[in-house]
Amino acid sequence: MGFQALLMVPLGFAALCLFTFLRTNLLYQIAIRDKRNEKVPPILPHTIPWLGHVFGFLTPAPGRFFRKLLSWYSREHGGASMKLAGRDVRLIFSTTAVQALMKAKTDVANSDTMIKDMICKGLGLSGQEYAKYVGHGRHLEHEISNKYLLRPTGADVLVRSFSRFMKAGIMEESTRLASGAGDSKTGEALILFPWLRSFMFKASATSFFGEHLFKEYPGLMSDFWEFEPMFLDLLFGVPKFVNSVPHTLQQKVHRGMTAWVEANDRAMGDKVPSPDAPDVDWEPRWGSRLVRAREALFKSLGISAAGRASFELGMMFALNANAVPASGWLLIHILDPRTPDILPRIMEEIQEAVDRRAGLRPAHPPQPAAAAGMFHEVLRLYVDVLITRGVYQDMKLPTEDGQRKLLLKKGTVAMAPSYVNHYDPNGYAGAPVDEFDGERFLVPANDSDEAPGHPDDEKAAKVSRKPYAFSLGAAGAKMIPFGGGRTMCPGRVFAKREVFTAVALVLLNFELAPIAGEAYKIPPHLPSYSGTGVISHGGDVKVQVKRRAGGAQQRKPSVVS
Ligand code: HEM
Repeated sequence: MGFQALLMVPLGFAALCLFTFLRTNLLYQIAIRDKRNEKVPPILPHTIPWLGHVFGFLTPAPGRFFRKLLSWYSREHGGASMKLAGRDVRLIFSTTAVQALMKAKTDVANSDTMIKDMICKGLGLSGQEYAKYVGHGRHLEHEISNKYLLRPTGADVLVRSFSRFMKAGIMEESTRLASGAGDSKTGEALILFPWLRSFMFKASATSFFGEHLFKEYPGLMSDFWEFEPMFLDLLFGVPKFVNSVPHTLQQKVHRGMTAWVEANDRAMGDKVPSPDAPDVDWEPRWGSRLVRAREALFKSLGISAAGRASFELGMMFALNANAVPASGWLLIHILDPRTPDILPRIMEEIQEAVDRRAGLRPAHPPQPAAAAGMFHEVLRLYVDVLITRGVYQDMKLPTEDGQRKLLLKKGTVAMAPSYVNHYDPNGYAGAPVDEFDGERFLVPANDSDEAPGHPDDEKAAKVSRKPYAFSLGAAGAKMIPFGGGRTMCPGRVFAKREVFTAVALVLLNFELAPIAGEAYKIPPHLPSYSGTGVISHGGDVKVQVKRRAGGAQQRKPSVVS
């Protein structure tokens, strides 16, 4: 009898799954045949009640869920609905609908719940502390980000500081290489990404948070990169009994960041220096104007040291988890021996930037086309974000055909996966969309793209003769690496300049070349859940690194910024 009762459990579950499968397939067929112009995106069939598509969606392989889905489900529907652990999630594919979603008014759809999950589940902020911040505090934080990070004046100051600390790191590395590491002719064989990361992370973190961060928390860099790939486990609520590592690492990094906040408070008598102090773009304790303004805000909201550590850890993620791997991918593709004309083009643009700073060229040139094209191709291919909005009022999203609209009901979650638009096979010129094409966003230059060079300046005239210019063209609307609308990434201006500065400084100071006799393979994606941001390298490239004769260590400071 006991055995029979026990048998009933799996049998009952199997019957429930069969029922769910049949029911959701039937509803799906009805939804697909529904010819109304305004309708909820069809609910995709699934088998497991409540959990729905959780297992498929939580596959640690970027893009795989959407690739599989779009192998049988037409993107012409504009979107689809899925069940994710009891939540009704509307996936938005149509480019027009994605743009409309991101532009929706805050009271109709916003990202507050996603931000709450990130800070609380991902970064350890308590619900009570979040309550002090949500609403007014969040609005003020946006104002601070706009002023000290997004606006050109704010971004300029941050890029200058970053450049200064990056150069210091490069100097150290140059000295190390000069002191006999590797063969003086060929240089040292190094694994590219961890090598770049070691000084880029330190430079960006010091420029934002001040130099005491690494004094109070010396293990930050290694702990951060161990924790970073586990962040989504916490965000998606993977329980401790399934995998305790992300939870342990979160506590460790959070403890270290809290120790830094407390040490700064003690040293500064609980005061934060003014973010607007003239001539103090950076100071050793709280670093940048941006972080000083944020700290003053969080203190004024009565947020504890532990709470402030969670917020700053969030900024640390925003700062490093995307821009550092993006710089790595960019370098990897610049050095790819299968496209030998790319490196000289990029070097030429870097030299132009150096000359401009030295006053040898016009101050306002067109943007460096080859570098911009490569950077946007890196964003297209390697950014995997889920632009997520909670829907608080019923809304209708227009689609391309001008007739059909996607209905989103209050209480649902809308998600625009960048993968679907970034990998649209009909969306881009150039090589197939799953390949890297550094020239995808280069178009023939026309007269209006020409640099306003001084007629006597031969080098400036050379710029204007370039046969190509950078343009996203019609694909611009499909490119959503930074999200959109009111909460569009406020770090986007800084990020691009940070990546350009890092790559330029590395190439100016070191000669990097593939290892002779070894295959140069572009690494695969690091296995990770959808929504990881810039996908990390799931492998690496080994390169020969040598000091470049006449690098920045022999130049005046601020060569490139
Ligand atoms: C390649 C680099 C980067 C990518 C791909 C990226 C992408 C994104 C995306 C997709 C969002 C969400 C936007 C939305 O919901 O519409 C976001 C938000 C954010 N990003 Fe970035 N980001 C990058 C670099 C940075 C950097 C360097 C910083 C800071 C220095 C930064 C700071 C932020 C902040 C503070 C937010 C949250 C805005 C809010 O409060 O809602 N990001 N980023």
